[in-house]
Formats: sequence, C-alpha cells, structure tokens
Amino acid sequence: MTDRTNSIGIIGAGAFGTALGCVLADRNAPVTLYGRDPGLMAEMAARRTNPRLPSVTLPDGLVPSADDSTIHTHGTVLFAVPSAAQAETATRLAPHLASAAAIVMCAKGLDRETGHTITDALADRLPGHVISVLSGPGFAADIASGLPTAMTLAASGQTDADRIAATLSRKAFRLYASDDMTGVQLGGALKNVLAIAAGIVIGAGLGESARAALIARGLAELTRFVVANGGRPETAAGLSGLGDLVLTATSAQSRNYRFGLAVGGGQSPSELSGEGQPLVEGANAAVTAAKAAAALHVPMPVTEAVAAVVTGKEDVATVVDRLLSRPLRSETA
Ligand SMILES: NC(=O)C1=CN([C@@H]2O[C@H](COP(=O)(O)OP(=O)(O)OC[C@H]3O[C@@H](n4cnc5c(N)ncnc54)[C@H](OP(=O)(O)O)[C@@H]3O)[C@@H](O)[C@H]2O)C=CC1
Ligand SMILES: O=C(CO)COP(=O)(O)O
Repeated sequence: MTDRTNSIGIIGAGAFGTALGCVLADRNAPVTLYGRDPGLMAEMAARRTNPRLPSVTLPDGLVPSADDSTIHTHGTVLFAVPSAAQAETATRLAPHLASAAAIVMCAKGLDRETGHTITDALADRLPGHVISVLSGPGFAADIASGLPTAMTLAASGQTDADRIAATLSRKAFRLYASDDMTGVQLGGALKNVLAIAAGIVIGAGLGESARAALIARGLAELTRFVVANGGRPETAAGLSGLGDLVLTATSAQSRNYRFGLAVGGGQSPSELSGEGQPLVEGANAAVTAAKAAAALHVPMPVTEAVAAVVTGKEDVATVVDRLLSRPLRSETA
C-alpha cells in the first residue's frame, strides 16, 4: 500500500497527463491517472494504451481511473488539463482533495478571465494548498518514451519547490526548482504564441533566417513581459522560457508550431480551431497577453501580430509588412 504523502494522482488523461504518468509510475509506487470519460479510462486500463499518445505502452504501475472519490488518497496531485479547464477543475475537485495535498499545475497558458497566471486562479479556489507549476521543454512522446528531458518546477517558496521537484524527478526526467512562479508561467504561455509565429514564418516561406530573428526578438518581448509582471529575466532565459521556445519554434511535434505552419500556408485560423482539432494554447494566450501588454504599456509586436491573425482581424501579409516597417532601434532597448 502506498503512503498517502508519497502517492501521486494526475488529473487529465490527455497526452501530457499520460506521459507524466508513464515517467512517474512504478510497480511499487503506482500513479493514478484520472480522466473524465469512464469508457475511455476502462479501455486504457484494458488495452494499456491511450489514443492521444499512441506510440506508448502504459507501464504496469499506471492506473487509469474515472473515479474522483479516490483523489483524497494522493499527497501530490498534478493538474494536466488544458489552461482553459484548470480553474473549473480546481472548483470541481476541491472537496475531494486531501487537505495537505500539494497541487502541481501543468498547463501552459494564462487565465483568460483575469489575464493573470493560472496558479493565481487555483490559489483562489484551493486555499491552504501549496500550489506549484511544472513547465519547460518536453514533448509528451519524448517524456513517455524515457528520453532525457529537463523542466522547471516552481513554487512561491524555494523549500516547497525543492521538495516537489525532488518528489517528481526521475533519472531521465530532471526538474530544476525555482521560486519564480510568474516568470515560469508567463514564459510557458508566451512560447506557445511565439511557436505559432515561427510556424507562420516558415509556412509563409519567409525562411529560416527570419525564424531565427523571430525567436531572438520574440525572446526579447517575452522577457519584457515577464519583468513587467514581476518575474525575473533569468527565468525567461531558462528552461521554461528560452528552452521551451527553442523546442516548440523549431519542431513539427509542436501543435502550436504546426498551427502556425498551416496559417502561414494560407489556411484560415478559424478552420483550424474548435472541436476535434489539436489543442493550440497559443491562440488564446496571444489575445490575453496582447491585452495585458497594452494595459502595462509593454511593446509586444509579435504577440500583437499573432493575436490579430488568429482572431481574423488581419492577414499574414499585413502583419508581416507592419513588422518589417517598424523603426530600427537599439537591440537592447
Ligand atoms: N503534449 C505535450 O507535449 C505537452 C503539453 N503540455 C501542456 O499540458 C496541457 C494539456 O495538454 P495535452 O495533454 O497535450 O492536451 P490533450 O489535448 O492531449 O489532452 C487534454 C486532456 O484534458 C482533458 N480535458 C479537457 N477539458 C477538460 C475539462 N474541462 N475537464 C476535465 N478534463 C478536460 C481532455 O479530456 P477529453 O479527452 O475528454 O477531451 C484530455 O484528456 C496543456 O496546457 C499543454 O500546454 C505541457 C508540456 C508538454
Ligand atoms: O509545450 C510543449 C513542449 O514543451 C508542447 O507544445 P505544443 O502544445 O505546441 O504541442
């Protein structure tokens, strides 16, 4: 029987929740993976596979479940549902959580209602719980296959961050601890926006030199946004900012990048969104971040351009022309 303080539960049986379950589960320390569809969870338990991560066989220690009533048995609970579902998930699960359970928020986005970090929205709904965030470069398929990955685990206190990072780290899944919750989350949200932009650049045939420029200037605006919101520039330069930006702005494994490729190639953003389409968190994040940046007077030309394109207000040619017409300035200004 697993000790409750060491027991891990994962909410959300999508690609990332399943990958985390694969890397964390052990025959002697099982991990429960909670999904909302009882039929799918029963099928996963029987077939030992998840259609959202088809390349992977689920390890013996991973237990698919649709029964929220056992959530109180876990000392650490990972919320691996998309950004837009995090707040409602917290509200729904609050009565089921053990009072001392540590929460790990695993999505990359912003709270759409408030424009703040998602952990702020969780803290309002889960008083008394330590709330942390897991973010950084790591594709679900790579993590689940046991390939080496490194991500950041942030909590508001370094001691909590160190403890939770130690609980969740494995030999090939290395978590670096941080106390910069804001920097880590804004980096994760904005790298998705920039991955869309990088995909558009390549899809529109603008070339790899233009993409390199986009990545560097995108990192500059990501850093400005992090700092304006109270995060640290070195967090933006770390795994959750630069690290994840490099990964998702250069790999067709990224859904945000693939979305950008299709839009750059002429497809309409509205056709690529909604029911049945892959999750693209950067589209909403672009709109939310552009609004927040305007309120803070932080210049974010790439984010504004992505927001204009994904909402159908402007086409790719128009925003590219505008970006190329910006006055020249000092690189570090
Ligand atoms: N995939 C990856 O490589 C990585 C993903 N992430 C982050 O993880 C988060 C989840 O992404 P990922 O797992 O890939 O996405 P998927 O689309 O693969 O899965 C999303 C999961 O969340 C469930 N879900 C959606 N809405 C709700 C809701 N309202 N209540 C309960 N469950 C819900 C879905 O259930 P259903 O099937 O019933 O719709 C599905 O199981 C994102 O924020 C992403 O940025 C982070 C790092 C890597
Ligand atoms: O965040 C990711 C890897 O670190 C996954 O990116 P996508 O959501 O764009 O697929």
